[in-house]
Amino acid sequence: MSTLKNDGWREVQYPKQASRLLFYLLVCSIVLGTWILIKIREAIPSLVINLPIIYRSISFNWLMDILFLVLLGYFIYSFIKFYTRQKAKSKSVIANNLAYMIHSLKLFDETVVEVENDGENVKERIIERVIQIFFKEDNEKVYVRIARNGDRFTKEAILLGENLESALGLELDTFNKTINYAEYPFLKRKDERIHLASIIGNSSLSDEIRISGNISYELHKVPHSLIVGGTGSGKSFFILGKIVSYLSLTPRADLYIIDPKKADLSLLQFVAGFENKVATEPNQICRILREVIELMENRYKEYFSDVSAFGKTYRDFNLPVVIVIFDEFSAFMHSVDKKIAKEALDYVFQIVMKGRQAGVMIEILMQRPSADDLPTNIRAQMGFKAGLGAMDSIGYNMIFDTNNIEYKTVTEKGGGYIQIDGTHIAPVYFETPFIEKDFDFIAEIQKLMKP
Ligand SMILES: Nc1ncnc2c1ncn2[C@@H]1O[C@H](COP(=O)(O)OP(=O)(O)OP(=O)(O)O)[C@@H](O)[C@H]1O
Repeated sequence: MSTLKNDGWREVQYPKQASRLLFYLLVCSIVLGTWILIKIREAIPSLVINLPIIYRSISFNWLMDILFLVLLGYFIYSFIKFYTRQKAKSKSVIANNLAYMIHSLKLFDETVVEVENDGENVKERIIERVIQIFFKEDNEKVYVRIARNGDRFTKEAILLGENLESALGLELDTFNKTINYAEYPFLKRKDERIHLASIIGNSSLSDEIRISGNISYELHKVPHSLIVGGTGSGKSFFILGKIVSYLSLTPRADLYIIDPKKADLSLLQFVAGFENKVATEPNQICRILREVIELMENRYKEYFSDVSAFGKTYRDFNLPVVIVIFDEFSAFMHSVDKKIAKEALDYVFQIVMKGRQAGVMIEILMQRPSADDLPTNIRAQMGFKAGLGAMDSIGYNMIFDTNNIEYKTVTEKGGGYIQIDGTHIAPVYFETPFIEKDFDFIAEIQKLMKP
């Protein structure tokens, strides 16, 4: 844990050590100031002797004494005020709250020893060991790390999420543990669910896709997505919302829809602009994937085939992103014959491996995460992963490839966990953009598809 100290981490001091220097400074200033004031006061009687007779008649000495005492009082008051302000400034609120938590939860070991004081034996408590807590903050989060040194706090370190939340008054973003420490990042601003309606029409030249108040990502950095969720978890609402976001981009995204269960998404085939871009049958599905691969290869040939393209991406040529939305991926894999499944998987693999630079992306949706249906080499390329609805930890762990996280029970429609490469170090709870009951997806998509 010593390296933490070199990386902006501050250790919480318990018991708190008063700032002695500041205190000595206060005492010295008061003594010195009082001495100067007394000297001034002593010099005054000899001055007044020379004053006109009228002033001497109203007991000048008595007035000077009062003035002196007021001045002295004001002087001491100002110094104490200055001292308390400096003391408060030198302590962080976070450190104070964490020290208070250590105190109230008794996260320390103490022993009582007998010591001699003025010839008498008195009992004194000595703190032998204290839980080691470090913290640091940036604009968005406060990070708390609790050392796991093999002592009795090692177990406790991973159970403090709720206590930390209430001690800091902040919402826990995620939780992560390693052999050496437990890390708790807290959001300074509570994440808020956004309304889909609020992001429509906010088109800008960026390719940022907003998911919630605190979460967004840029498509060119995170091209491929995986969304997992059981029936009724909010998967369809999430993807329809994302489609609206993709179509609001400038240039507007070029979407291909694969819906083997012929559910809601397949209805997009009736929207102008989606003709031949929606597939429901296995042979159509392979045709669409083949077409997208061809489009990707053509982009490489046209834009990225000589050195002038070095370091460039599709954005430098103002090309629209091409996104394949593949719903019910595992159901498809199980329902078709092995040859077709292998062919489709091969196309998907090519897209995830080569698509980024050319702006060709894939979004895979499935009911249950399964290592067999979605091979690791494809899953590893999915920079955006979301698991919606109530799911057991085995399910979440399969999506996020980790088993160090404690997941809250998801009860909200459209709630779940998300992890975006470059944004999150571990999955965090989130809620998909809220969609009003009367929101008409088809009408909205028709509007966005108008040339
Ligand atoms: N983002 C959201 N905003 C508002 N309501 C939502 C949202 N997500 C889900 N819901 C509510 O939950 C219901 C189920 O969501 P949805 O149809 O998206 O689930 P699903 O996972 O696609 O299920 P299925 O696979 O059975 O279609 C919706 O009908 C809606 O009432």
